[in-house]
Amino acid sequence: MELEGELHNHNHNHNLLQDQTQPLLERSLLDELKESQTSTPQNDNENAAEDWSRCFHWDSRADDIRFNTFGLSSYRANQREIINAVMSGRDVLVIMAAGGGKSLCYQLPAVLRDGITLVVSPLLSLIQDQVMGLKALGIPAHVLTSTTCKEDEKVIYKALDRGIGALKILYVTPEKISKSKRFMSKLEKCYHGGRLSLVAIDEAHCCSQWAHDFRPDFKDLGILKIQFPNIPVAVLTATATYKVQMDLIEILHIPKCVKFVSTVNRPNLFYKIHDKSSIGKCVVDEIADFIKGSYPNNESGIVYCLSKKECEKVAKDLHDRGISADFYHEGMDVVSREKVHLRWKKSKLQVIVGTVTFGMGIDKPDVRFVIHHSLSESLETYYQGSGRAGSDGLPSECVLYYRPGDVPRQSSMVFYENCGLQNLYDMVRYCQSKRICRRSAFLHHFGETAQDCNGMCDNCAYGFEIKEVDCSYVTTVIISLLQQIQEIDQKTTMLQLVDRFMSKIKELGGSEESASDLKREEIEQLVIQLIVDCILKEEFQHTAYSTNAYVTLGPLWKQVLDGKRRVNLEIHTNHQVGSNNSTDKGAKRKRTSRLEKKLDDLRSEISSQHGGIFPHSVLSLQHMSLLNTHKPTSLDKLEKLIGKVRTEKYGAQIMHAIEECFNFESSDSDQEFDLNKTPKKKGTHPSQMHQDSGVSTSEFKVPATIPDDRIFDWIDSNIVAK
Ligand SMILES: Nc1ncnc2c1ncn2[C@@H]1O[C@H](COP(=O)(O)OP(=O)(O)OP(=O)(O)O)[C@@H](O)[C@H]1O
Ligand SMILES: [Mg+2]
Repeated sequence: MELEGELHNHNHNHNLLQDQTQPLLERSLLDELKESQTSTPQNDNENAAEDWSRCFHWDSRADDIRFNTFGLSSYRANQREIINAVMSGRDVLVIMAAGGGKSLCYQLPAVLRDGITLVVSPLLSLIQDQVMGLKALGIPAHVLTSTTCKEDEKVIYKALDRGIGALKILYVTPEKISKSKRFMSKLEKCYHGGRLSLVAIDEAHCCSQWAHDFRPDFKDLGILKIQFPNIPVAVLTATATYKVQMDLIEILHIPKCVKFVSTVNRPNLFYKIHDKSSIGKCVVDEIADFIKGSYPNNESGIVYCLSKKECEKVAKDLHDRGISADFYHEGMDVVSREKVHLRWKKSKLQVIVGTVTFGMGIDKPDVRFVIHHSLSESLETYYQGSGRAGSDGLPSECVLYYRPGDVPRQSSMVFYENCGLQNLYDMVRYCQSKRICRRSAFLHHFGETAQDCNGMCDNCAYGFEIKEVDCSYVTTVIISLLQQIQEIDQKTTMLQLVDRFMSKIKELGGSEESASDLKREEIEQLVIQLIVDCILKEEFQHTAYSTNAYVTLGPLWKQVLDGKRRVNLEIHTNHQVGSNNSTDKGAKRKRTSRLEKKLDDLRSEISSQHGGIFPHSVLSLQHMSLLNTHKPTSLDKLEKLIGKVRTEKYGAQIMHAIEECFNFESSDSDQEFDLNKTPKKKGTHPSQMHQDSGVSTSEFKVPATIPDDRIFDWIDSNIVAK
């Protein structure tokens, strides 16, 4: 046993060292790879590192499409460079945080290049979202699946076969590539006719068995580069460790790809771990109170649960507490699932309660909160799920309800997976830590250097005083309890062990050190800490219906018994240090102005008038905030704020809404203003009048001094980038 302990200790240190050097090694390998890629370009600039941010001859056309078609006033980080690499005919591997704007990186080149772009994406619901959004922008996009009607199929095949019709972007699921010979032969015709312009593989991590959403059909997508070697392939995903990235390059046959790895940091997300009650009813009460208190205006959110049954129960319980919530899981038929998804997407349902399968690539930009009802199986899964919040760049919250008792439940589900327990224990460390910045934990996990959290996680924001309690003695009591249990050939679960410990402490009269001072929850926390630190370990046993997790002695127990290793537990003292901002930055609510409310109603109305397109396809929150601040007085001015396509489609209705609202407000404030004339109050910009009147309380108020054509830049650098 001692030798085992020593050996494990050695391995543990070795692993730690490896953990620390791995990101460095990966970074240097990445740099080397980047250099080797850029030194073997397929153009004239042999050996010259390509600068993707320089000027290209398509710049002005690209800018025009970005603004007038997509309604975006500037590019986000890396978007322009990626688009330039794709436009130059290069394969690209894009790793960009959830909500970072990967779609534009292939949708804009798709519009800009002649011919048809093929997009492979894993989920039908996700594809339908994208196609609906593109159609609303006037871009001819289609989806081809087994459920596509004959008429649409004809249109698509005509376009592929003979270049007839206006198809620009065709979405398919991977199964179409691996299973439909007919489709592949049409695609070949399209390629040989010079009409295939780009292949995009979205959510590409599904190709790798090392990633969390592995999909076997994705493995066959390598065929695309083999069959269409001259067509650039854009491979995109939100999370991919170095191992997954290498896997993608190999599986998809893109050894010369240009890699764009953006930071995983999401500065607008507030991360928080919430202590979870051991009573189920209380947990739902707390979640309901949180939603009602922080999001009283029907702001959208997601609650993630571990099982289908739990989703249904939590959705019902939330509903019973007055929250419009419904469940979504893979056990439902496609139609009911889609119904729930659409109601939520159109903000007719506030909360969707789903399993992890809900959310991949879902483009709902205004998700204000993501709650995890239970522990996630890995940091990667948690990052991906919580990343569904705030893709519009506005402050949003990610809250995980944690209790140690949830660990055995998760571990018995993942222990047989490759690195399953290791990944879970990383997640547990994240939840149990009361000091380490949550943001830094993510950045470290994905091999990035630390960045300023700006008080956007509980550990950085609250400044609770933390006491380190020496639990070495308590640990020896736990170890001796386990020895006794093992001697009589019995097994114990984590919760049973804590029960036994509590009675033992009573027996001992609570005299020893501070053992009796620890609350039950703290002892649970300690046992879990001992497990992730290898002093104890989990063992698993299958029964006919489930797998049980038991606690036994781990490789390092003797070191504690011999006094060679101290055990400290971090505990909150309930005392908040100094006057550190105690309010959640993420929970700070923006009051909506009258005009924003009016525009919000208008976009819902327009969305139902136009066959149920999504409200944000009509106007995004940023658009509404801009209109609120700048109150355009003509269609020309409106176009400068929201682009040509939206102005042509909805301009008249938007102007009418502004006029109505402004007349109403100006009568309130005794100021005369006619939209078609200059304001009578000399020298006052309408937005200034608005701000002066104190009506607008937008958190992201754009200063009226910012010229119209710089507004989006201002938002991106002052809101999105912060
Ligand atoms: N340059 C930009 N300026 C402002 N908003 C943008 C920009 N690019 C994209 N967006 C918006 O950001 C949101 C998220 O974009 P998108 O769906 O492409 O993200 P993603 O990276 O694919 O995320 P996911 O990993 O969740 O699929 C969308 O609402 C999109 O309109
Ligand atoms: Mg996406």
